[in-house]
Amino acid sequence: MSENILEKILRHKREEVADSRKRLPLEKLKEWVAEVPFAPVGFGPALQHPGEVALIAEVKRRSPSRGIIIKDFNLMETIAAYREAEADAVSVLTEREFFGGAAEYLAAARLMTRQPLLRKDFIIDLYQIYESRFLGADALLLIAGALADEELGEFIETTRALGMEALVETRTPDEIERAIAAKASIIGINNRDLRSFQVDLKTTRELIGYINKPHFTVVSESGIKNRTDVETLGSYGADAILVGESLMTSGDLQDGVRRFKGVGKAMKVAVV
Ligand SMILES: O=C(O)c1ccccc1NCC(=O)[C@H](O)[C@H](O)COP(=O)(O)O
Repeated sequence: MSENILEKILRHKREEVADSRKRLPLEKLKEWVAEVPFAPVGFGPALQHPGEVALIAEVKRRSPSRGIIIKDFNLMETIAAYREAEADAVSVLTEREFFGGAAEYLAAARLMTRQPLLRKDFIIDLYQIYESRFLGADALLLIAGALADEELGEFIETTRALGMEALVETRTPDEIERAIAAKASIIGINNRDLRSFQVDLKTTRELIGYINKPHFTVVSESGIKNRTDVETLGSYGADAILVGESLMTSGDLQDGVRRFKGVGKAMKVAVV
């Protein structure tokens, strides 16, 4: 059977991390991390507005599903716009090969804003968690489907030990169960099927019932196009949304952010 896109990305990532470990061994990286002079800012609290859906605005140049998203990409303008329009948090894609991102984008964003920063990459090794802290991340993405149970638990623990928070991305009830067992507190529901690239916001509606809402923060991810979508997701009880492509192609980033903000959310309780 041929490799799906996630498997392809993960294979590439393993090679990349092996390379990084050779260039800068983990022990050395840990020494550098110990010298970082600032503490992470709260990503989780930024996503919890009473009665309102919070926005994580993503810096995204390219993607496997869309190819090039924005031709005249300007990192500084993008970060400045997300800052001025007061996105609740900013997600920076650092994956280079498939998304056209860069670790340097995150480091630059750290210099430009005090908003909570999410490192969006494919984390498969503890090394990348230390690297994320060194680059200035406040939070990082962990994809439940890409990690074994022990890894998920260990990675969440290490992320917290370094003062950051983990957004644990899920696609199925089983992955939600695994995320909860691994002590995740922020759970992402990805509306995009990474095999077919089909997007369906009903994924959030279906899966949110498996999460005992008052105890977790739920982020609906991918395929969110407009304010009506945010209203729909808010009515399902999502605490926050993660938006990349629709913002990057909006033509006016600040206006784009404002259009996704200020939408009410339902206070959902557990169904399962
Ligand atoms: O976006 C993709 O094509 C993609 C393909 C394979 C793995 C991950 C992918 N996206 C990562 C993301 O999680 C999205 O960038 C994020 O949820 C924002 O999605 P969107 O608003 O649809 O750009």
